[in-house]
Amino acid sequence: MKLQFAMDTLTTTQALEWAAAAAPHVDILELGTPLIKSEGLAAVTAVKDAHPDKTVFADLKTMDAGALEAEIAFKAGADLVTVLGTAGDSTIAGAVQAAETHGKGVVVDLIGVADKPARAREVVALGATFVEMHAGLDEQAEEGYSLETLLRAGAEAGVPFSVAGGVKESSIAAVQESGAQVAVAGSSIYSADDVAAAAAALRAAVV
Ligand SMILES: O=C(CO)[C@H](O)[C@H](O)COP(=O)(O)O
Repeated sequence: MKLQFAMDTLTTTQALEWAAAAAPHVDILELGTPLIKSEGLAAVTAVKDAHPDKTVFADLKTMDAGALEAEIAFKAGADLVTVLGTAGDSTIAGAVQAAETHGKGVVVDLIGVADKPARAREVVALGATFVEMHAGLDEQAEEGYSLETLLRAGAEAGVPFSVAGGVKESSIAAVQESGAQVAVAGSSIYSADDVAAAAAALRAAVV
């Protein structure tokens, strides 16, 4: 299982610092949506230039203009971009078309989708590389939130998936057992006193 580090910060400087610390232990470096909104796609270029050997994931959360938004992110250095599963099929297909042109990939984020397994199968049929079983930061803060629901949805979907929603050292083994291809961890790494050690601990918890 691959490990993805979601860098939810507002500055490229902070992202580059975190990326340098975590890179030896992770496979995918994600630029969180707030970072891209704050700094623009120049942040994607900066991270890719610093880590050309890593998969760089631009969490665009595109809802419209799929081809255009994917295109500009790929040109900036992204290897994977996200489109929302709640977007129309033509938006997802447009992003997939841009990915094929550039030899890159599209991840469909199922945040806010009620029937995640069904939508997962639809978007993979449209050409998504994998789907993200995702509970966002707001949903995680709601009473009764449980990662288990995401893991069940992933296992039920029967297509390649990642899991994001407060993944941490105590839960990452369950993510792997669910059959996920990628575990996404943000705050459990960047909120740690020692970012490198937190990333290494997550890596050590999975194979
Ligand atoms: O995309 C996101 C929020 O929309 C986060 O990057 C994702 O949820 C991972 O972060 P965390 O591990 O802190 O939940």
